[in-house]
Amino acid sequence: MANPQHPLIDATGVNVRIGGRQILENIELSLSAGEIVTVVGPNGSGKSTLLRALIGAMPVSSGRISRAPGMRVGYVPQRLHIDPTLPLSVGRFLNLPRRHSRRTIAQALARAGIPGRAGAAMSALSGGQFQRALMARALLDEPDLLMLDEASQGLDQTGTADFYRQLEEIRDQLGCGILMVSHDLHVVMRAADRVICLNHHICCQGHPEAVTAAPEYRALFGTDDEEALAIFRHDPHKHPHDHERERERDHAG
Ligand SMILES: Nc1ncnc2c1ncn2[C@@H]1O[C@H](COP(=O)(O)OP(=O)(O)OP(=O)(O)O)[C@@H](O)[C@H]1O
Repeated sequence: MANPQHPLIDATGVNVRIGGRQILENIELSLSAGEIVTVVGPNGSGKSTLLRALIGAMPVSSGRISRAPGMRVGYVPQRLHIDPTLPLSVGRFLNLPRRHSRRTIAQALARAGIPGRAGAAMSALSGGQFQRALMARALLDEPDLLMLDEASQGLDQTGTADFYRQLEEIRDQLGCGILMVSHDLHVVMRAADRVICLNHHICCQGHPEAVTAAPEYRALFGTDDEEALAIFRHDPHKHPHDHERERERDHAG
């Protein structure tokens, strides 16, 4: 069990290079128990790499990452493909690869907001319920740190808002730290204690209101949330810097 007095993760001067390309540059960040921290940034800006580096799943080229001794990490992926013809119940899914007691499974499902669904077929779950089953799996070992990589992708606005509310409840119940990558800027700005704006380096970080007002954030996401959301919703592969340049060109021409 991590000591609540000390940060769960503390990164200093972290650089990650992959195949000669600098993916993360001079990352300085720390995350404590009870905090909800969200990483936002354009596609390809290194968000997933950052999560992987922080938990030690990606080697760093230089810098230092310290992790609380004995820290338990729960990870909720973006999505998981399960063959729909596979007769797999939620309970059996949660027992892979390791068996858990019925009580532990029931508790994880309740915490994830789908109480009593152990007997349901995975293929019969709605998108929102499926993501909650993934969340329940990450909660089985009562993690000190819960990491989510765009775990609410594909959910509608209400589903997304519900998903984030559930996260706040989990944080309150378990006292865990939560670190997530998200493109749901509207909701993130309401739900996170701290936002980290990443574009290979940390452009800015702080309280959501301070970050949305920062020129570095506005350069990446536009001057208002609607514009920022439009970038992601309409053309997720377009780099916002290019979007900026296009707008300047349009105005010039
Ligand atoms: N294992 C790897 N091998 C080679 N390149 C990698 C590897 N992991 C990440 N990259 C590269 O690093 C860059 C950042 O990728 P990453 O997935 O961290 O970005 P991201 O911000 O999470 O992107 P997205 O929003 O599209 O999910 C990309 O150019 C990617 O191709």
